[in-house]
Amino acid sequence: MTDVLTVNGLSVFYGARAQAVEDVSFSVGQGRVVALLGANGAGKSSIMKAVAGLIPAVGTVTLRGADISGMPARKRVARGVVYVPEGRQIVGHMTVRENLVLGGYQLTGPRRKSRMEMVLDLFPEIAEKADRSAWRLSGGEQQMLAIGRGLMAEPRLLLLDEPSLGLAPLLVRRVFDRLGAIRQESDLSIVLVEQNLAMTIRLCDEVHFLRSGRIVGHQDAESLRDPAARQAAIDAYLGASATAA
Ligand SMILES: Nc1ncnc2c1ncn2[C@@H]1O[C@H](COP(=O)(O)OP(=O)(O)OP(=O)(O)O)[C@@H](O)[C@H]1O
Repeated sequence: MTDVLTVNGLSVFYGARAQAVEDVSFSVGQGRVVALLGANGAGKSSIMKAVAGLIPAVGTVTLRGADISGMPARKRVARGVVYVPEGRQIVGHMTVRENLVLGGYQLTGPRRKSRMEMVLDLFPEIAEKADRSAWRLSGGEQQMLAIGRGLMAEPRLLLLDEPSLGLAPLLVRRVFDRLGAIRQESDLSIVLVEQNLAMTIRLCDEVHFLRSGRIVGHQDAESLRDPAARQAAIDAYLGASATAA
């Protein structure tokens, strides 16, 4: 299996003494979904930002065998590394369609148009509201727009930071179902950061557990589908803040 992403010995520092990520290594195969799970402050977002080239890091990041460690973020986007940040960060005063155009800014007109059709087909909830200001969308719709904007950039590796954050359980399920459809239809590789273990294992193939900036466990998602195994992983790796539900 071809590895789309290989992260080797990644460390992130905020200032001289604050180390957020320590010697993290993992890989993501073609069409695979790999989750990074951990409590608040475990270092998940820092890893995603470092892979996207948004913050400096020590270690190597390899994309399809090419070392992109020193590459600026915009060049990584051009190679298909697309980060969908935590908290949506859509442009509220622009319409849904305009937000999507922003995501596909590097595409030529016809490609952007067909990509937008694909995204709006995938998320009919926002297609109905394409000419409405983004701030008027519900939280779940805003999350769909944020993911849709990421998909506009024709990602080969999608870095999804807590898509369930702040959403009601029904909406979380809807967003994850859509992500499941995307992965079935395309050969997209995804790194998913989450705290919601139950939803995560519906979608992903492998889970890395993080604590205090380090990977402390790695399991196949299949092995976590059994509720007792899931609870055991939570007890071992995530602690009291997480639930198995
Ligand atoms: N810009 C920053 N400056 C200084 N410290 C930071 C900065 N960003 C993150 N940190 C620290 O780095 C550590 C890891 O943070 P990070 O956001 O990567 O964790 P996380 O697992 O994504 O957390 P959460 O689930 O709460 O988003 C935390 O201790 C955090 O306080």
